[in-house]
Amino acid sequence: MAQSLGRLFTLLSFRKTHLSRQCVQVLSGTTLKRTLMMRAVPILSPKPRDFSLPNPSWGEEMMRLYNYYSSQSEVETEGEEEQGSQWTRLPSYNRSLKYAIGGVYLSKIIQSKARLFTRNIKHPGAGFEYVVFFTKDKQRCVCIFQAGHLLEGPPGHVHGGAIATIIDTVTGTHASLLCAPVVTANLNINYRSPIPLGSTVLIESTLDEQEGKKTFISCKITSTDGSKLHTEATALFVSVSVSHLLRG
Ligand SMILES: CCCCCCCC/C=C\CCCCCCCC(=O)SCCNC(=O)CCNC(=O)[C@H](O)C(C)(C)COP(=O)(O)OP(=O)(O)OC[C@H]1O[C@@H](n2cnc3c(N)ncnc32)[C@H](O)[C@@H]1OP(=O)(O)O
Repeated sequence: MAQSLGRLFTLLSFRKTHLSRQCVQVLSGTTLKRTLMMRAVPILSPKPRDFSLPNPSWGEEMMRLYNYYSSQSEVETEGEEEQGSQWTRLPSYNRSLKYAIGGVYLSKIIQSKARLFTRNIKHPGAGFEYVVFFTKDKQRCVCIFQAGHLLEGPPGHVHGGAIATIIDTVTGTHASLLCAPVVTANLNINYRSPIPLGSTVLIESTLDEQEGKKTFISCKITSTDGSKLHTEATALFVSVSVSHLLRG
């Protein structure tokens, strides 16, 4: 666990430095300059809520899989041959910019009221409950997703737009791990069978190809035992500059 957090902090501090520099170049207003010059941007807020940790709304299957992948990420390999995939859990916050760049002051200016769409529903279990793990080589991600009652589309089943959202989130997170910042340029989805509301499903994301600014990722959603295919998707992410993101 400590190792995982260490890796994440390294990742986030790299992004913080990299993105902060770009953001400062983009937002060259005097107020911002003064704020940043007068006070160093803090590393990370002391205790932001990590939404990818278990909460009481997580059902038995969600917990079982969470424990399974967590145990895989705690395998001790020092001095040994690596055995199979090792997974690292990715923390998840409701203010992605704030925690990605560690910029409390910057994020206040840019997105004072903004919250990450999928982490926006306060009542635990009502919306998107999910946790993403990724492999060491970042070729694969797996997401355990439990769909809450506010995501209803067809009676008793998950809304297609909510499914698209979680696919965009998982593949987008995967692409961001490889080359942030990125935006979704294209998302193709085939809905093969409905996802029952309240159920837990597995979302597997695989890097297909990276070509210049383009990252191609494919993704499938299955039942947790893999016997039922719910959804298949392919996505294209394009690397952009921070100024592209901020200007819209
Ligand atoms: C501050 C960041 C911090 C990150 C921290 C991460 C931590 C994780 C935290 C939280 C995870 C949450 C994860 C959520 C993820 C959600 C992601 C979204 O939903 S993004 C919103 C929806 N997407 C848009 O709004 C895009 C809008 N579109 C655009 O901005 C442009 O169209 C863009 C950038 C996609 C392309 O712009 P152009 O066409 O000017 O760029 P050109 O450089 O010409 O294209 C590059 C290549 O891509 C191809 N391309 C572009 N669009 C394509 C398309 N639709 N289909 C196929 N190819 C396309 C082009 O043909 C070109 O290919 P050739 O290099 O010539 O081979």
